[in-house]
Amino acid sequence: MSHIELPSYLDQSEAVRERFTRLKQRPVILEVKGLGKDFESPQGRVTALRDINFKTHRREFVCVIGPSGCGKSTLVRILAGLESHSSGEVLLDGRPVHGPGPDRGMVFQGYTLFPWLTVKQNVMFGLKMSRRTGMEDQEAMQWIDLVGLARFADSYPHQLSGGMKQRVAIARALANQPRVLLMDEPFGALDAQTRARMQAYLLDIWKNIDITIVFITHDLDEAIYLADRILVLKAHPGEVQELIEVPVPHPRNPDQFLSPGFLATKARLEALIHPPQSEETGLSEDHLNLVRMVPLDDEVSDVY
Ligand SMILES: Nc1ncnc2c1ncn2[C@@H]1O[C@H](COP(=O)(O)OP(=O)(O)OP(=O)(O)O)[C@@H](O)[C@H]1O
Repeated sequence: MSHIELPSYLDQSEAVRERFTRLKQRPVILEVKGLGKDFESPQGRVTALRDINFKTHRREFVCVIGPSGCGKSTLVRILAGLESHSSGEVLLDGRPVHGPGPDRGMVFQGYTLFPWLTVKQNVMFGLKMSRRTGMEDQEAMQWIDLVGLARFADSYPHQLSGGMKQRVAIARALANQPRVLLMDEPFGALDAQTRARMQAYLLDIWKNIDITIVFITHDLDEAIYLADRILVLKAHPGEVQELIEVPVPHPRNPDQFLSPGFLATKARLEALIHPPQSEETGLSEDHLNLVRMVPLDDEVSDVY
């Protein structure tokens, strides 16, 4: 079988290298220093996160990826101020984070719109919460327009598709004009086509406003397509494995999914997240220990 020779994921074109140089000269918006989180559970102490360190620069797009249970959701909840941490600190614009605040917008996987409010009212609700009173309809409409839903401003959530609901959730989060947008698998519940469209929308939105994004995902392609850098975590305990600079140039487009830089990055993520089978057992850690639940003489046994 012939193999395609891929470049190293560390190889960067001149343009990509220059982009990273400029990006790292921008101010640091969010800094995570020595962050740790332990949970006490009936089974004992669980170290969900250990010594996590990273910085995001202004208008940077960082994706966080890792196997199930590596602490992605715990990390984003701590960044949002919804969960306390056990050690280390989170600094936003150099100030410690000690709870939720309008400087951080959140978009979750589940649809979190108020079903009894229209699209416009949902967007305005966020603004009222952040005490930006006196907000005009017009301002809400600008955010709704940004996510391409002007025609649906007076619709209720049940009248919208899944993708449209997530666009409203993004508009609502952005209307507060946060410094950072925290997104926890926001497109995880969408079908593949809608998900691809939402990724393109998000990149368009990000290009047009001054926002730094931390985006949690399980999906390797999604992470490479969206991110400037990808923070790769490992599980038990959740620790940083690597912070990868994505060598795929901007502007991003779906044709790049098969480019050598994209495939090389994907191969690296695969190796980090789904390591080869263990040498001792020949089985990967998540091998299922299947127990036979049907009698041996079951009439369909012979077809397997
Ligand atoms: N409230 C809690 N009490 C006890 N343990 C918890 C709690 N929340 C999370 N954990 C544990 O912390 C670890 C990290 O969980 P977390 O949900 O952050 O991981 P994740 O990477 O988001 O997982 P997934 O990708 O499956 O959603 C897991 O081992 C989990 O069991």
